[in-house]
Amino acid sequence: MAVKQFYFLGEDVSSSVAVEIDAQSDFDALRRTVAGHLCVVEPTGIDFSIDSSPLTEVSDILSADGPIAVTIDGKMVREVPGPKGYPYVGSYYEIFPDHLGNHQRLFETYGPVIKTTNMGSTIYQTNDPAIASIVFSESDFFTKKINESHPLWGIKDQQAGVFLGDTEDENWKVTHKFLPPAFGPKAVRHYAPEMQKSVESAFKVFDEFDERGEVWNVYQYMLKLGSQAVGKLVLGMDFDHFSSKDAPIAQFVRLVVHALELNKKVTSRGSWYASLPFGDPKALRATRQQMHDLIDDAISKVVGAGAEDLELQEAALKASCIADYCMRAVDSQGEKLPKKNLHSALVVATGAGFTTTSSLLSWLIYGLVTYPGMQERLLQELVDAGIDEDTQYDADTISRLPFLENYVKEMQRRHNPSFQPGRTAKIDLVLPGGYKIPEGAVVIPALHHIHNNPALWDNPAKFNPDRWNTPEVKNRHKTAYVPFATGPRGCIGFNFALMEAKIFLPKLVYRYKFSKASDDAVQYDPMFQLIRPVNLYVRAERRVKWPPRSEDMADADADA
Ligand code: HEM
Repeated sequence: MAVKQFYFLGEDVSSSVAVEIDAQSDFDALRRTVAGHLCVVEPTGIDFSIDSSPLTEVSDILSADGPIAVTIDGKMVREVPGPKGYPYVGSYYEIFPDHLGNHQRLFETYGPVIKTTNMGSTIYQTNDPAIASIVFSESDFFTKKINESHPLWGIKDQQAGVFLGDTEDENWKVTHKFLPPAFGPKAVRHYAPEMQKSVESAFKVFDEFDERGEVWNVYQYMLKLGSQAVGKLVLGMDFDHFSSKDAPIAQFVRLVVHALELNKKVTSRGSWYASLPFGDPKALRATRQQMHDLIDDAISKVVGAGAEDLELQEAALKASCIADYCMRAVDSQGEKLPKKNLHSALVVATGAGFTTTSSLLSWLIYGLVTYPGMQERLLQELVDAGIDEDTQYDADTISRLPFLENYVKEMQRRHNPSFQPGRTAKIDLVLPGGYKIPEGAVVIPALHHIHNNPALWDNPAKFNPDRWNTPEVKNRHKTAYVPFATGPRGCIGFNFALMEAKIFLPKLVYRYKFSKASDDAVQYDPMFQLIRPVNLYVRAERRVKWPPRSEDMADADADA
């Protein structure tokens, strides 16, 4: 064993760290040993030099006389770049209101990892899939720990475990054992008929709008529809959103939406703001309490309370809704989801379920009225697959609709509702590219910017569902497309969301012809936890005619 001194090129030599080197090890093993001592996340990027001369063999290192300089991916280790900002407000006015456009500009200016400080809260973001992949893995380097700089700080709830709790907290482990089986592919399939009923229940209202020749706000009605479905399937509750076109949005839904608006305001202003005893922070605390009171009432009405207990997988297939599942599912040790977690976990699953899906559904309709030819291609595919008003959708029906699949994928690339899943550095560390990240820093794989990164996607601003058939996209980096995040804290509801979108959209397209009601540019809401279009109005006209099947058209052409 020999002891050698290593330091990051560009830093003072006095910062050198002594590392024992095994003379028998190969070069990669040596890099791993040095990486461990210097907290470099990806050892393969390490290069060594002394007085600018590269050291490329173990023997070079052993014979080096003096401290050895380390670079990462050919670069000096350095602070993450970003705009300098102004006193007190930091980069706030450089980011808001158009945070998507402005972050895109910052990535173009500063590169794949950027740092911004808003009113005292510092955030790191990346649009690089390799770095995102590291950040998403729960590891010695990163974990989901919601601290003052984290975007979910204002609504943190350890008892909920999922979404709003820290991975290293016991509550996440227990809720994450119980909830995912209820969202597995088979479990979700048994909810398909109920999903179909939800969208069909909305037809009465959309028909009425059509009969009156009126336009409607897409997000408002997709919020009603998305929450109607999630309310039924998660809580067994009928929010009664489509009894008439003016039916009010259920109080629980309004509270969740309000809490997300307040949280985005509170967390975009720095941690000091969250603890104010008045204004938005106070309103946020009161809103959360009201949500919990309402859920208590809903749970007390779910049948599961008195029904037979079942093993996790069986419960997932037999439960009437997720709340029913949560009360009946028993793990291999005979344990149930503890009561203290049940209420918070269900509030979160409901909120996470409808806020996201209603935004996605809104963008899916936006695409119909914005991107030429999409509506016609979707409709033609339905006709060609023999689908009509009476079709009962199931997983098999959906598998016969490849264009729908590509359309939904492309929408989640170009207009994904979620954009800021944050993870926290467990120690001071160095990322690929040489970026220094301090312990406790929140790093966000910026989903919108990964999905629209020109280094990964050909002409990313172009909405093009056909790109999903190209080898280039099929062979992409595994983290270049992560609409539901990835890793242990990724979305557990993705099967549910996709099944819902792939039932709702074709049902709507088959029945209505959508057109945009005004020429106004569609805006997203910058002060919301998710990306949703706020001012999109459409006219949905009941179809009276459908195109012939492509096959029949081809035969007719051949005959002519
Ligand atoms: C378009 C629809 C959806 C999108 C884009 C989406 C996106 C995401 C993302 C990005 C995360 C990670 C959050 C983070 O790391 O901070 C997440 C987590 C989660 N999602 Fe979804 N989601 C969707 C639908 C749903 C649905 C329908 C449900 C349930 C009904 C659901 C339940 C959850 C839960 C419980 C978590 C937390 C998992 C954990 O903490 O371990 N999501 N989702």
